[in-house]
Amino acid sequence: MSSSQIDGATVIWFRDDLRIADNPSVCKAAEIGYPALACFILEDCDAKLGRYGGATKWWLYHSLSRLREALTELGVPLVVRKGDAASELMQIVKETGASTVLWNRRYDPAGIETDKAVKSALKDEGIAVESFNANLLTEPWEIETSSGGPFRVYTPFWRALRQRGEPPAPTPAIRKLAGLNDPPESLSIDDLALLPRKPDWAGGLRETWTPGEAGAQARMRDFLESTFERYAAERDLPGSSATSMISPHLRFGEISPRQIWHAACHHAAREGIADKPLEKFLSELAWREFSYHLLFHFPSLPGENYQSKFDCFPWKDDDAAFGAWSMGRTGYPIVDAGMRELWHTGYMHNRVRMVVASFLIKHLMIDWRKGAAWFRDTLVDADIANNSASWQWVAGCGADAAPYFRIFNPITQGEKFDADGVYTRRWVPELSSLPNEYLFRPFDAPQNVLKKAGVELGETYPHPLVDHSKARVRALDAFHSLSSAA
Ligand SMILES: Cc1cc2nc3c(=O)[nH]c(=O)nc-3n(C[C@H](O)[C@H](O)[C@H](O)COP(=O)(O)OP(=O)(O)OC[C@H]3O[C@@H](n4cnc5c(N)ncnc54)[C@H](O)[C@@H]3O)c2cc1C
Repeated sequence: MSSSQIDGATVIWFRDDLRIADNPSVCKAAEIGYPALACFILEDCDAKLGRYGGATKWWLYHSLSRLREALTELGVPLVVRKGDAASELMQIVKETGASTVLWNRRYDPAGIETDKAVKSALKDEGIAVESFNANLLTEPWEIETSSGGPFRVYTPFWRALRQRGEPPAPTPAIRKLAGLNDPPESLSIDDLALLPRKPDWAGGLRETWTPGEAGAQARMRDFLESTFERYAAERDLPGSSATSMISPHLRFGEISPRQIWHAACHHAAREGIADKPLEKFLSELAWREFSYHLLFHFPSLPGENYQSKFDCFPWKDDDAAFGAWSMGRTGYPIVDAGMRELWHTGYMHNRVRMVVASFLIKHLMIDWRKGAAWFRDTLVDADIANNSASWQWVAGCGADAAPYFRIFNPITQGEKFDADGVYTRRWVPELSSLPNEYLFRPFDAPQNVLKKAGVELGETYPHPLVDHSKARVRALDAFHSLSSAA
């Protein structure tokens, strides 16, 4: 027992909840009143599970740095470790003589398994363990269908969630929390090797984001004050920047869905904003809840087709096509704009995510799991529940999925949702002088139009990777082959 041991110290294990306000573990530690210690463990299994990709590692570095600053202000040390969660926690507990460990729950299968094992190991040693809901409006087991099972369809799920009434009001950031003096050894955040070095590709991320709890609150305020009112009307238009862009902050728990829900409701009431944008926004937040509900009840969602008839889908192994897609060089401007936005900022507008995912799965017939893995590596909001459920939704193999035969046309999607071309011209600048008429199908433009716009297909911008109509027929044939095989 070291001299720093204090009988009854409390350990707060931070994971995807990197905030102080509305954090039940932090509140509980304050309520217990013993000296507290915060810890973060980069788990051995994180790499194997693909829990963090390149972009989320970048985010994690900055978010942890901001959390450490906030904890330091409170007087609470943050101990950073790397390794097996159970042994690292046990060691911290032994080194500090802690009697309680607190954490906020997670819902992915590997997280649940680890937490169960850690809990039972700690309890065997006589350590009290408490866990809380910090990151969902409704935990997956709290609502069920009238026949008693999990929801598989979004609309009745949302209705049931709505019927539960307002989520509990968020708790403000606590101001007093006694910290443990003389904490055990810690790695530095730099030791976790989270930042890209050679090359440092994170310039676009730095330009776009401010990770951390204060950044999340600022982003939310900015959204409510500037674009919330037009959310319902414009959320599908990538050029209008009408959505909140709160997703990476939510991913890391820098802000809670309860805080978001109440902030939106208060703002709408105070400013007399019509119901429509508020309802639409809350219903989108509920899609995230639905994804977690699905992931919890169907834990194979990240890796297996929810509808098993898709197991014999004739996916194509085409590295060249996958490479062109991922680099934004498919020859379809709206697809390329989305993939380049992703590469530069770690984010992509939801409408465009649907279009690029559909293109990969249906036009190129590449397995949705390859696309999901690319998103996991490049999105700053990469989230196991939302990413898996959304890819399965687009592929048509998920629960309540878009029917497979709904094949997004990358030309008309661009014309409809980016009619003035603002978004596409921003991300595909080599086409910026093309008139709107040909912006989404440069391959149809007459030679003189291309020349005037400075476009040379195959040189300054690629020829289309596939012909839309032929690709559509090929995808439908493959799909029908599934039905006849079933
Ligand atoms: C193929 C594909 C992959 C996706 N991968 C992810 C992912 O890894 N992480 C992620 O957070 N979202 C993912 N989404 C969902 C959605 O695109 C993003 O949540 C949204 O674009 C985030 O932008 P925003 O915060 O401005 O959203 P807003 O429109 O402002 O919505 C507010 C919040 O509601 C939730 N939300 C909104 N739309 C959806 C949706 N369709 N599904 C689930 N939740 C939603 C998000 O938490 C979002 O931050 C994916 C969608 C597709 C089609």
